[in-house]
Amino acid sequence: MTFDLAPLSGLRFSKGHGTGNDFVLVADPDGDHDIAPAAVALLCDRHRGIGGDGLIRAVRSRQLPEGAALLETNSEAEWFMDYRNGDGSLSEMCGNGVRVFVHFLIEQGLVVLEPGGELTIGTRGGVKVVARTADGYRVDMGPWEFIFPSQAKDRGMDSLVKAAGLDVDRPALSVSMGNPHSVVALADEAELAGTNLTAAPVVSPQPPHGTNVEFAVPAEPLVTDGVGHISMRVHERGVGETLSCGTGACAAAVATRFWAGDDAPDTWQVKVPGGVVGVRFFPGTDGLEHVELSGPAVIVATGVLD
Ligand SMILES: N[C@@H](CCC[C@H](N)C(=O)O)C(=O)O
Repeated sequence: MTFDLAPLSGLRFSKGHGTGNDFVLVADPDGDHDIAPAAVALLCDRHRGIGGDGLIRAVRSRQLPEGAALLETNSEAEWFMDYRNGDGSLSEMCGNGVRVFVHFLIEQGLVVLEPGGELTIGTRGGVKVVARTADGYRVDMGPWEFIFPSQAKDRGMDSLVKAAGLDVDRPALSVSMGNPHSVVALADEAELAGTNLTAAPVVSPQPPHGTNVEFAVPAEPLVTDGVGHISMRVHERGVGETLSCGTGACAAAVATRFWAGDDAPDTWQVKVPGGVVGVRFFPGTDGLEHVELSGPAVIVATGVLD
């Protein structure tokens, strides 16, 4: 890839991750650096760049049209998470990224947030409230939705997924967490380990804007002490296989709970290759069922672009 990063020379960056889902982060409070998709791809390149599953730019909401629109209904969303996938494409939301984003704002001294405190931020998936906990962050990810509502209601499945390493095409359920997901249930850990995610699984029909694909194995027993357990691997739209996906974990919990029926719990733990994240369902003040995501956020390095 040939792309001139000279215009970004001198820009400070941090490198962070949430359960191994890693990001390049830059603070651009006044919106001076609208980083082009090719530059994002180069910065996220693990061999020629800094390396990351995505890039997150911290910009004041009022500096972006999407952010300014959010401020009209929620004046508290001072900061906007401008998230890009590693290939430079936009996504509406990133669940691990949102925790790392808030941690980055704190470490940069751009906000003050003590454990127990909450911060409202803007994203392309709407306004999100992030709470700092003793060991990480808890995010109200908003309501979940079926992407193909009528089909999901009838059969609990709405598409077929073909992936290398799986003998036959598998049924999937498509769930929106602001961004699209197709969740496939596998029988056991051996099947999960044998699934080859070096190439993008083929989903048919595919949600209109592409999809992230989660392969989920419900634990045996599914529920222990009132908490549901799932193991999951993910192939992310615009990235490839990642060690974790926060919105994907939420979607996997939505689908598994739907398949499990009325007695399924509201609290879930989702094990991903990079760690464990928590998912909880609760009634939102808007009358819709919301999903809460919890997990760690780590900044590992800071530097300056040459
Ligand atoms: N890893 C993220 C999701 C990032 C966006 C995704 N690749 C998409 O295109 O929707 C997460 O933690 O949610």
